[in-house]
Amino acid sequence: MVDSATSLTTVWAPAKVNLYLHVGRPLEDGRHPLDSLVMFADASAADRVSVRPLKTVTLNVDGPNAKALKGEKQNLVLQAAKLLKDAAGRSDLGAALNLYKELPVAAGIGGGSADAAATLQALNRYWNIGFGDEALLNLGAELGADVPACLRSDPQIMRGIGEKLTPFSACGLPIVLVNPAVKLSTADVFRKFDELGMGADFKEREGPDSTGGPEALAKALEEYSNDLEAPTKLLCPAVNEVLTTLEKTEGALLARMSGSGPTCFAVFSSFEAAKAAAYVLSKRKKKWWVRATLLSGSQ
Ligand SMILES: C[C@](O)(CO)[C@H](O)COP(=O)(O)OP(=O)(O)OC[C@H]1O[C@@H](n2ccc(N)nc2=O)[C@H](O)[C@@H]1O
Ligand SMILES: Nc1ncnc2c1ncn2[C@@H]1O[C@H](COP(=O)(O)OP(=O)(O)OP(=O)(O)O)[C@@H](O)[C@H]1O
Repeated sequence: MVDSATSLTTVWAPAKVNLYLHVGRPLEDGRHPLDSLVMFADASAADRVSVRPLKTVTLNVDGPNAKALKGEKQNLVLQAAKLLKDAAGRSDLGAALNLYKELPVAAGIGGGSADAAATLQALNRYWNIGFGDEALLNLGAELGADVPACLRSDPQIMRGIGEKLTPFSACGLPIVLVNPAVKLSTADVFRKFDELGMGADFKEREGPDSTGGPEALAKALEEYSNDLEAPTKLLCPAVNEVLTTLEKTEGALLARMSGSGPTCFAVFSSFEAAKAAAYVLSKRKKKWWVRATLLSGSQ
């Protein structure tokens, strides 16, 4: 979106949610084959990247979770800006970037990847570089396994190490996201997964039947899992409490962890039901980050 009065370019960077996540044994480079259904939140669970004119590239971070990035030497927003400039061969370009950090950091909902994707899109437009979708997807893959999926931001089955994307037809899905205010490194979770010797029975599966509404999809998702839940629970026992609480929440159809955690989610039959549940949870658990959001369906 471009505000014509201030010429401010802003791009939303919504949370990524893994509805299921199957993981195989590590490949030679240490990364893991994945099979996952990912969907993206609406503006109620999203960061924002904004661009203003400036001669050099600078970054300011504000918003409720800005503190978690204090001292971060390699903010993915700046990494994305540099990669785009280099790829375009335009060392002369500048921009004052602002990241509004709403999403918890190191949380399993791809906040950094979403920010990188939003930066590539905002600056490609702002600097008139004119890279097409394919070029941006290739650049995104250099920044992180989740960045290509974030660039597309519609429901997708993610395979390979995260780069093989297939559009998935799904309805909008009302959920509540809960993070217990604990940071967890994705690399540590995969390391624990390997220590436990998991992943031997990995195989890519057909996606769930998604022809019905939220209730039917939640039911179909019961047959799928997040294979990282076991290693994450060992590293971050708070996930047990989050999942138990979500399972007991009125109206919750399914409770599960997203990505490498520790953020978990519950699916509801309507956005109103999700909002009511989020209200009750945020009153009871003041330290938790709780958001009701509607995962976007297919266009
Ligand atoms: C697990 C997921 O959350 C599922 O959506 C993501 O694929 C992780 O995506 P991401 O955070 O963008 O991942 P990266 O920043 O590329 O990698 C973080 C860490 O996870 C490991 N990693 C990542 C993806 C993958 N398929 N196998 C891995 O073992 C990487 O080796 C690295 O140690
Ligand atoms: N803009 C950013 N937002 C969040 N983290 C960032 C950012 N830039 C760099 N990072 C670094 O990336 C690490 C991973 O952050 P992120 O919030 O993307 O994790 P995540 O939610 O677990 O992602 P995923 O689900 O893709 O594994 C952080 O610990 C931080 O050091």
